[in-house]
Formats: sequence, C-alpha cells, structure tokens
Amino acid sequence: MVVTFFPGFRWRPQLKLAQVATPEQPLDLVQGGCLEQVTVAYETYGQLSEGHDNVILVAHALTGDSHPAAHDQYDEQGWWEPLIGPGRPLDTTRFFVICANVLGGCQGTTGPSSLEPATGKPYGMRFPEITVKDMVRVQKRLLDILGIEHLSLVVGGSMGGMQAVQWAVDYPGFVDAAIVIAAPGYSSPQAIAYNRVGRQAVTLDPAWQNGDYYGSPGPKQGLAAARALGMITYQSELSMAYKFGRRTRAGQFEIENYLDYQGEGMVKRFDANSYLYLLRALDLFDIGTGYSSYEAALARIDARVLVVGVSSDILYPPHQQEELAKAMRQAGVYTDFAIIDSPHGHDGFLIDFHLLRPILTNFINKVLPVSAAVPIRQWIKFRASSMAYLGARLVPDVSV
Ligand SMILES: CC(=O)SCCNC(=O)CCNC(=O)[C@H](O)C(C)(C)COP(=O)(O)OP(=O)(O)OC[C@H]1O[C@@H](n2cnc3c(N)ncnc32)[C@H](O)[C@@H]1OP(=O)(O)O
Ligand SMILES: N[C@@H](CCO)C(=O)O
Repeated sequence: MVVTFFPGFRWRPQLKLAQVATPEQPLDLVQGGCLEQVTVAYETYGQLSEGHDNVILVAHALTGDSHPAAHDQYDEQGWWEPLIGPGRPLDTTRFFVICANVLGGCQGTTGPSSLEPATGKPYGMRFPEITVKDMVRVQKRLLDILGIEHLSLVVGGSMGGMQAVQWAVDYPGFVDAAIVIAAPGYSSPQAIAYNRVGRQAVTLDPAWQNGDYYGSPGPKQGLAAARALGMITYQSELSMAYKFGRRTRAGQFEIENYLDYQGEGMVKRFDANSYLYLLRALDLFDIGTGYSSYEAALARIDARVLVVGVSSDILYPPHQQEELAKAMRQAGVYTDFAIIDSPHGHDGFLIDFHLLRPILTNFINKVLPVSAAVPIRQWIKFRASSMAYLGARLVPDVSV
C-alpha cells in the first residue's frame, strides 16, 4: 500500500485505509490520466446494519479530511461535530456514517504528495488532473470493497456538496437521498477566477520548484497567500466587520493578522500541490460533464434532494443553489430548498450548526423514515446500545 508522504498528514487511531486501485484494476480518470495505485483513508461512525442499508456518506470540503466528528470523548473534535453522533441529525445510533479523504488530498488518500509507484518519489505535478467525478468514483470503489450496495444519504458542503450532487447523478438507484449545501451545479467564472489567483500565488513562489519541493520547506508564502485569498471568499463583509472592524495590532489591521494566521495554519496542515489539484477540480466542476446536457444529467437523479444555500455566501451565492434546485425540479427530481440566514459567508456551513441542524433533521426524518432505513428491531437494538453507552442518558427521539 502506498501511503501519503505529506508531513502534515496526521495518523489517527480510527483511520482505516483501503486500496481501491491496483495495477490489475487501475483508475481511469475523466481528464484522461490513469492511477495504478489509489489508497483511501476513511473513518466510520455507528454500526453497519446486517442488511448494509443504513449508510450515510459524508463528503468533505476543499481542505477537510476524513474526521468530521470525534469517535469518543478522548478524540479530537471534527469539522461537523454538532451534526454527527447519537441524537444528532446524522444519528449514529441509527446510521453508519462514512467519511473519506478525497482523491488528490493529503490526509491519507492518494494525492500529489503520494509516492509515484514507477519512481518511488512524490508525484508532484506528474499527478494526473482529477475531477469531482473521479473523487466520487473512488468513493464508490471504497463502498464496493466494504460490501455496501446502497446509500441512504450522501451529504456535504461546498466541494462536499458538489460530490453529493455528483453521486446522485452518476449513481441513480444507489442513493436514496442527497443533501447539497453551499455548492453550485457548476463553477462560476468568478469562482474560477478566485482559484486562478490562488494557484498563481503558489506557483509564483520560487520555493514551489514546479511542484518538486518535497523534502524542502516548499512554497509556504505562496500557499499562505492563496489561503488568505480563499478565506476572504469564505467570509462576508458583515462577519469581517463584526470580528475585526478597523482595529489594529502590532502595526497591522486585525483582519491582516487574521489572514496571516490562517495562512500559517494552512501551511502546517496542507500540501500546496494538493491545493492546486483540488482547486482545479472545483473549476472543472459542471454536473453536465459527461452527459448530453446539464438538464439531462439532473434528470438522471432518482434520489430525493435537499439543496441548502447560505444567505451571505459570496463564493457560491444562494441564487446558485436556487438555480440548481429549480433545474432539479424542472427535471422531475423531488427537491427541497432552504437558505440559512447566516452572516458568516460561505463557511456558514461549518459554523452555523444551530441553523443547519433542524433543516437536516427534518429532511432526513421526512425522506428516510426509520422503517425505510433500518428494520425496526435493529433500530431498537442500536438505540438500546447507545443508551447504555451514554450511561442511559435520554437521547432525543426521531419521529417514526
Ligand atoms: C469541511 C472543512 O474542510 S473544514 C476543516 C478544515 N478546517 C479549516 O478550514 C480551518 C480553517 N478555518 C476555518 O475555515 C474556520 O476557522 C472555520 C470555518 C472552521 C471556523 O470559523 P470560526 O469559528 O468563525 O473561526 P475563525 O474563522 O474566526 O478563526 C478562528 C481562529 O482565528 C484566530 N483569530 C481570530 N482573530 C484573529 C486575529 N485578529 N489575529 C490572528 N488570529 C485570529 C483565532 O484565535 C482562531 O484560532 P484557532 O483556530 O487556532 O483557535
Ligand atoms: N473552509 C472550508 C470550506 C471551503 O469551501 C475548507 O477550507 O475546506
């Protein structure tokens, strides 16, 4: 198994690895490349039912990882902690939740910092171009290996939302429901423009060395600048005014200190080449790709879909989710649509959990009533075991 080389990769005890492509079963990519070795890092929560019919796939955003929630009280909190766990919208007493690091990432799944089998050196820019569709195909292979032939739900925000809608289009019949948050049906020219400048910040840093910087510090300044630009697009005028105003410290505006801090954090935890490849995958995202039209792609969906926008999102503004939801409805897809009234901008889907929680719970209870996802006897068993685990604390019930 070829394991990711990136030094910021943090091993977690609950992390599992699966080999989803081998020389005998390589992964052909949408843009024409091919990978003969693909390892996927993933984490799971809850119990897989006997019928393997209670599975939720959570898809992460651009710089996320396979750790959306803690596994126990000693574990580190995850990026969707308030949404996953006993009694939470993605209720782990009922569902088996899987989250995998994406293809092209740097948190355990094969990406540009992984070793290229032919040379034994990190791929760097020799890594093939990847798309959201490829990420989803890799997840499908992971599910095949795990013996999972059906998803109750696929859910994600931003790039995770793109994966969710891609799943619903590419694998109709496999997915009962999809929740698409703060994601468009295709990347707008404006979003591509942001990504272009982010990539330039990395590639114009002399330490980038055409991507062959492994073993040296790498393009720290370029990646930090790229992340600073990204952070601007993930927030809003209101959230910045509220958090920083025009206050200064150490000769800089606080917003400048904040962007510096976020840039430094990014350099420690993320591989610059992964950033380049994943931004490109965002640019290329168009749900119509590979189908006769955008509408024809959406017409393939037979999952029930919830599309959610964030009111202050300047990256993928809510009118883009509205357009997607309308197009789905016109294509005959059962589609619910909601906007969360959040001041936090695009990253509202990682912050305003109190707004997301009821929307997700209501949709899940509506389209996945208990009997449809888990035989009732098994559900009672899950409930009983979770009550025991929680020291018989009362767990809020879901409507049956
Ligand atoms: C699905 C995913 O991919 S998410 C998982 C990936 N993680 C990230 O993307 C981390 C990058 N961070 C983020 O995107 C955001 O922090 C979020 C969306 C996760 C959370 O947002 P918020 O809770 O509003 O946090 P905020 O953006 O204000 O940042 C807080 C951090 O900035 C620091 N900060 C705040 N103000 C300043 C300032 N003036 N100067 C310097 N640092 C500051 C805080 O100390 C805090 O640091 P910490 O993260 O080390 O504790
Ligand atoms: N801030 C999140 C969302 C970006 O879409 C991330 O870095 O993954």
